[in-house]
Amino acid sequence: MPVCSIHCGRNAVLKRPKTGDALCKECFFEAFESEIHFTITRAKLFKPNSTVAIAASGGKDSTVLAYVMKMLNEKYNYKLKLFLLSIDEGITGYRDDSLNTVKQNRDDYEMPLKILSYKDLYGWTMDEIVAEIGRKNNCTFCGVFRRQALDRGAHLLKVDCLATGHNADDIAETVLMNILRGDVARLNRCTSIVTDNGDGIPRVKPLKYTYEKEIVMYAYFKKLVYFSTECVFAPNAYRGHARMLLKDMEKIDPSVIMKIIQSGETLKVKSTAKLPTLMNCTRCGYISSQETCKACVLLEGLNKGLPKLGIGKSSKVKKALDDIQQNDSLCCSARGNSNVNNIKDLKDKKCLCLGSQNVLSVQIDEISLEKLTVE
Ligand SMILES: Nc1ncnc2c1ncn2[C@@H]1O[C@H](COP(=O)(O)OP(=O)(O)OP(=O)(O)O)[C@@H](O)[C@H]1O
Repeated sequence: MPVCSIHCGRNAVLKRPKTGDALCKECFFEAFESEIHFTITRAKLFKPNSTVAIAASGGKDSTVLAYVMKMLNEKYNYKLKLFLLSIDEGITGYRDDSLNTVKQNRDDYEMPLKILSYKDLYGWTMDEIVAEIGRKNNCTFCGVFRRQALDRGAHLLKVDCLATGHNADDIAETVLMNILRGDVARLNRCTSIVTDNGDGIPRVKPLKYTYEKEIVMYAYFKKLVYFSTECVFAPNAYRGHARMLLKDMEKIDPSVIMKIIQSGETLKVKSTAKLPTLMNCTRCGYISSQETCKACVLLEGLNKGLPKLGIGKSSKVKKALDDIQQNDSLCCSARGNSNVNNIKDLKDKKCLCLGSQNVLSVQIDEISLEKLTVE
């Protein structure tokens, strides 16, 4: 058994994936925690006496984040008030189980927990969305809705900032993905340790420089309770390719993760590159690069029985939304129109309300026009 390379006199029990050092458990904990403390203090992530919501999914990253944040808060007297914030996407056999883990974390770490659900926020669970759209593009819905749901939760809790468990591997993957896609706008900001959606509540990533393998080791040696099952719906395929590429490269040289992050941080986007202008969504007020934000477009598509609406090119979305609005007014005028006597007339007028699950849950062909009351 090799001795710990810190020369503490103990035997090493692991080889640090990030540095290759052979370390004992205690020296690994010390190195792991002080690197996160260093990341937090160097980037001035938290102000004393502020309130922080930890985005908690019950998975390894956010569980370790909650544990380490509590520990560092006490050890270094950050003076933070910590909350847990969870989003229930409504995925049976996945999120329901992982939320039980978060509840366990709430009790273990003595942090108040707020859970918001897609069903309450959007009227749809992910199970229902997948039933509608299939398994191909469901990650788009989930990702867009989650981002907004976390922001809404942070507002509800009135916190000063929101901390997520994104780790070094996640960020290196995102850099790779944005390069492969040629997404200059996202490449420009994906390595930022603090991001601001323009709503005044910044998001921070204290685990930005922490390797995923070390998070797993830390959770294992600390015997932390976390939920380790993959989402039951198809994982985001494109990210999966970037992940595999990164894992293959990491086998050759583990420092590749840090090098990709550093490259992303140092890259400077040409001033002539076209970057989106941020504005407020005309429907919900959320920050967006389009007149209507992605979440509103996706939701409109779901509610109007056009679930693919937000999946394609954004240039086509505006026209589709305008068409829907036009058809909606047709529909409303059709209801007050004496020439419309039956369902067929209404259908002929392309009333899109008829395609909407939420508006009409009854079989439209079986009911008379008088019963078509739409709130
Ligand atoms: N349902 C959720 N509720 C609250 N926060 C979430 C949720 N899903 C993801 N997050 C936050 O976003 C971060 C990155 O999410 P991602 O989907 O990449 O999960 P992950 O890498 O499996 O992380 P974790 O191990 O924490 O689940 C998580 O660490 C967590 O902070």
